[in-house]
Amino acid sequence: MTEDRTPLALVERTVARIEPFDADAAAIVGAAMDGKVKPLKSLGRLEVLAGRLAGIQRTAAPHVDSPAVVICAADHGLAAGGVSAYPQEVTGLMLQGFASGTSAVGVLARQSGARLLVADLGVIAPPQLRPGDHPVLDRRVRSTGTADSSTGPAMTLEEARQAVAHGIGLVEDLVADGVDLVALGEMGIGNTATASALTAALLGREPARLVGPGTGVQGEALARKVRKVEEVLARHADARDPWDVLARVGGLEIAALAGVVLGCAAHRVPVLLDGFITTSAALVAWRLAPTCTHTMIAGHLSPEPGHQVQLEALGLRPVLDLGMRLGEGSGAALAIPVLRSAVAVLREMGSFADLGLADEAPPA
Ligand SMILES: O=C(O)c1ccc[n+]([C@@H]2O[C@H](COP(=O)([O-])O)[C@@H](O)[C@H]2O)c1
Ligand SMILES: Cc1cc2nc[nH]c2cc1C
Repeated sequence: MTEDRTPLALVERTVARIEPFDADAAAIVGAAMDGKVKPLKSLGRLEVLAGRLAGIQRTAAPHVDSPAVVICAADHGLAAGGVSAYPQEVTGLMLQGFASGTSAVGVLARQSGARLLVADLGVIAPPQLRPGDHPVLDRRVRSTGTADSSTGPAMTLEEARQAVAHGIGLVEDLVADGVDLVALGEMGIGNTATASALTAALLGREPARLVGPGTGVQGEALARKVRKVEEVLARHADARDPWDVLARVGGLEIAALAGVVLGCAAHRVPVLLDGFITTSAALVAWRLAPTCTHTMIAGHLSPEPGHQVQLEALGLRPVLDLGMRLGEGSGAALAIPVLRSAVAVLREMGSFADLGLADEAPPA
């Protein structure tokens, strides 16, 4: 029988592949950490993270040998409503920065030994790449970007499914290439407004509690942004299910990132969330496939007020809290060395048993 190759069929096959967290592997790692030459639990959350990686990868020998930062980018019709401190053209300009290796996340990914994968889901003015530039993958679902969700649907259901399927496809290619950890990144002027509306719709929260400055809107502009998000919610208050919410509220890059999360969950690949926008994609993935949350690790805490709300809903505690609100995957990229260090401690550190002492023996 030939395989159904529609986007929805790919999503359904992917969700059906998700296995539970391997609590046995995590427990073996926990016991091994307890036996290391140190006061019990003295490496704190580093020990917990090693166990988390083991449970997600379903092995007592977790690894971070080939990490990748996956950036999905798209424009947002909501930007026309003055919800950002910067013009829409910046989305395309930043794609050029990702391609030339000069962006913040490019620097941080290099520091973390991670490869960078950039996908265009619907950037209105994508850059002309120059010789020597890194590729930007063409996964354009709508060349005009995410439509203005305050005046109509952000995309059709079919477009939403196509974008999610693209995210899954990105992970399948990375896994085939040996990638064993994915950090999420995004780019899209106006997407903190979209992420606020999506989060409010999925969690049933008030926009005023979630909307923040994004790139730096303040005062009356911030009040206007809250009103814009309220308009979006009012227009789509009758959305029926998570797919309907995603399609009507958007955005294209958030849908693709939800697909990346689902793909990672299906392939036992730990996925590091970045800030407010990537975590809104994680919320979508969670509502499409509730068990996928076990594959997520929160890379950092963004000061965007809704981020804490999202992480609490997902039951996640961020690895870092550095006041970073750039996006691009910068916070997630920076958390990679912490995870790699957790694995290195597990692999390389000596144990009390090596010294001929009983496990966990405190000095007399
Ligand atoms: O990750 C975050 O929490 C975050 C917070 C504020 C801004 N951003 C980035 O800034 C852009 C969205 O901001 P805005 O004001 O245009 O909605 C988008 O490109 C994100 O990568 C990201
Ligand atoms: C310059 C700039 C870089 C960004 N990177 C992610 N979001 C961004 C927004 C702006 C404005």
